Amino acid sequence: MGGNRSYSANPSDYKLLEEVGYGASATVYRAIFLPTNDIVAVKCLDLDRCNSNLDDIRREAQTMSLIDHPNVIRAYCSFVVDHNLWVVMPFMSEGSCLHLMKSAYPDGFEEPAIGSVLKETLKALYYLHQQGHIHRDVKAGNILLDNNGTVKLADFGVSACMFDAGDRQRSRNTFVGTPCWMAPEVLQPGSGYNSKADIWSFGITALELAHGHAPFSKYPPMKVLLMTIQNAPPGLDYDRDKKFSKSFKEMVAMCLVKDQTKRPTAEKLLKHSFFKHAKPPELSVKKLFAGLPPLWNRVKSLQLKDAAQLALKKMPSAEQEAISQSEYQRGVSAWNFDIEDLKAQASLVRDDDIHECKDDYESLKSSFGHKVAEAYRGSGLGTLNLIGEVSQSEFGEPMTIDLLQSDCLNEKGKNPECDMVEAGLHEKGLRKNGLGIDITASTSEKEVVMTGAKSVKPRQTQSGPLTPGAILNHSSSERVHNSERFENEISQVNERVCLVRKAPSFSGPLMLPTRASANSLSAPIKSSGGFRDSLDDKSKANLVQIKGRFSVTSENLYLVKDIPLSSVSRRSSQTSPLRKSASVGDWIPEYKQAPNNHSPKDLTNGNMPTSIVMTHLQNLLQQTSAQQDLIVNLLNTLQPAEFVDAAQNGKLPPLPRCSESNGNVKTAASERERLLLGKISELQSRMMSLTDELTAEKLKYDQLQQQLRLMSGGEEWD
Ligand SMILES: Nc1ncnc2c1ncn2[C@@H]1O[C@H](COP(=O)(O)OP(=O)(O)OP(=O)(O)O)[C@@H](O)[C@H]1O
Repeated sequence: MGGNRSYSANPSDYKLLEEVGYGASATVYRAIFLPTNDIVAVKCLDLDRCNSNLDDIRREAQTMSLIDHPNVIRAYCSFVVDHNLWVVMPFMSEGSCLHLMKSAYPDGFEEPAIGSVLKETLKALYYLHQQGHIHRDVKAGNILLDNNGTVKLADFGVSACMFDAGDRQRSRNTFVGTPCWMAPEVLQPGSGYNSKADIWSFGITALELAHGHAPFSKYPPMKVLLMTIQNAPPGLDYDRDKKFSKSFKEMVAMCLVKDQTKRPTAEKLLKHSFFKHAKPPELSVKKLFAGLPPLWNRVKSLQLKDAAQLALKKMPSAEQEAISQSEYQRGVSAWNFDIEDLKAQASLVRDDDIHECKDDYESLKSSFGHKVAEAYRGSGLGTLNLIGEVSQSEFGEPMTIDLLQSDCLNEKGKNPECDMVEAGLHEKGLRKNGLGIDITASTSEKEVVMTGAKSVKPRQTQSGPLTPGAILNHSSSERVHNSERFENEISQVNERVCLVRKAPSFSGPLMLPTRASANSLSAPIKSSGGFRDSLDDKSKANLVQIKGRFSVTSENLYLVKDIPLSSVSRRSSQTSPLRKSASVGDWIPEYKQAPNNHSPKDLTNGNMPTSIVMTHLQNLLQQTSAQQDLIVNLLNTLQPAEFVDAAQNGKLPPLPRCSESNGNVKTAASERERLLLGKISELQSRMMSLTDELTAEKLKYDQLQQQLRLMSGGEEWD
């Protein structure tokens, strides 16, 4: 069934080398075709994990082998080996764009590279649409690059066949989908869709490449679905995305029009000025890989990270949840629709999302019917436990969503835990309804609910070393200048925060690892800036300062009174304002209170005696150096793997945080960040090869020992 005679269908002709990627149902290897020594990629598709009929798969692989376009990955040939379908393809030595962003560009690419990548992808779409195909899975994870800057769209044929069988990416009650990229008409049953759905996904992919993650990616899948249908289309923001050209913004806006009939065809889009001025990929794309280690080493690093994340699953649930919350807020661009994941995600939606969700029941009811809406209500927090699948019988047919089941029935008497939470919410005068309340929350969150979080907004309130900025900037009216009370309250807040999240309280640019999951390679990590993105307007209005993962809003600002940090010492007591962090270990600052009876207003209005101002300034200075010490100590306490992890998340500790208005410094910082990332990757790959060498040497040593033992007639050797 090979489309190219030069590659045989004999598995023994192929030597599989390193793993270079994996997706929902396949692992991809770099391989040698032994008869000619050609390097190829072999995608091993686990047939047990896809319920498609083998004939369908064969037929589709055949179609794939007929595809002939420089920007579409074709299959040279495919054949069955045990329970796997092997698809032999050209090897794309730099992997997918998503991969690349994850390794080295967490905040996305620069416009020239984006223009080139998108133009090549659009040529591929134009070709496929002309041939009567819809790709249906256009995303950065499916755009492959090689070291010449060649761009190819992948994951066409075989995935399409799975689509046809209605079983795309599904195994048992788990399937993986990418709702962030799906066009509104694809998500709405009955509306039908055509190749314009690819244009929508193409627009989303443009945003993904620009920001390092797809829009709405921080939300649970069902929420994404609703937001795609209900909200205004996402786009490049004229303020936030100042660095991008008008023509790029315009092009994205053209793709992301909800009415599919108003979207341009691929052919028309190619004529847009943005693409007319796009640079040849061998100029702009090739630059992206300069200084990076080989693909397989990058993949290995990401896998190490995944393994570490898997280990997290063994952590006590509250800590684990805290960490997945961290990842959740940074955003992921692919969703694992695993039931357990969904539950976890449902339990992690911020309170503010609850506001947004309040009309979701009605919307769901009108869009999908009573059953879906009820399940949504029952699931809490706008996440449905999908046990059905997005199915589709053939190209162009509308997608249907078979639903659903709620694990935590939000009905009185059926689940005591839910009732308890509800009761607590009533008692505290908090909102209560099936949509809004975190009925699947972990114990820690319930505790918060039950203890009453007053003005503390758990998901927006962050801990971390206190910085004086907040002190000097906030309005003084709400504050009581009583240091005792402050200490008391801050420790209460910290207790609450600990109850809510128990999150490691990194204050600097260190990032937490992402959750390990089968497709985490396809889940890019957003920069810490992503959390800022995730703050809604309401909270932004109150926002005074963002401290690490936590923000200080004017509502809780009185708690963060002007208590300077006077020293850093090893963590000593539970009563310290900042508690032990899960990952940070010992080096948590203990804030001591300096004598201070003056309000920040006094400090800033010039009425303050110089000596007092000096004391404050000295305190500030001490605090800054204490924070620097803390960062250095944190770095020293990090395990190499954690360090690599943090680095791969694109956040190197010594980098300064720059204000958004300071574009130049920011660019310089991210440039430096990228360089450092490259260095770290390089060091890491050297470490790996040294480890390999060491293992080989050890093996040799063992063999020599054995030989010596034999020669000396069984004497003992150590
Ligand atoms: N020809 C190739 N050359 C190099 N790397 C590749 C090649 N094909 C795929 N990869 C890598 O393997 C990863 C997984 O491949 P692919 O997307 O085909 O698997 P999948 O199971 O279909 O994934 P998905 O979850 O996106 O459906 C890709 O994201 C890419 O990084």
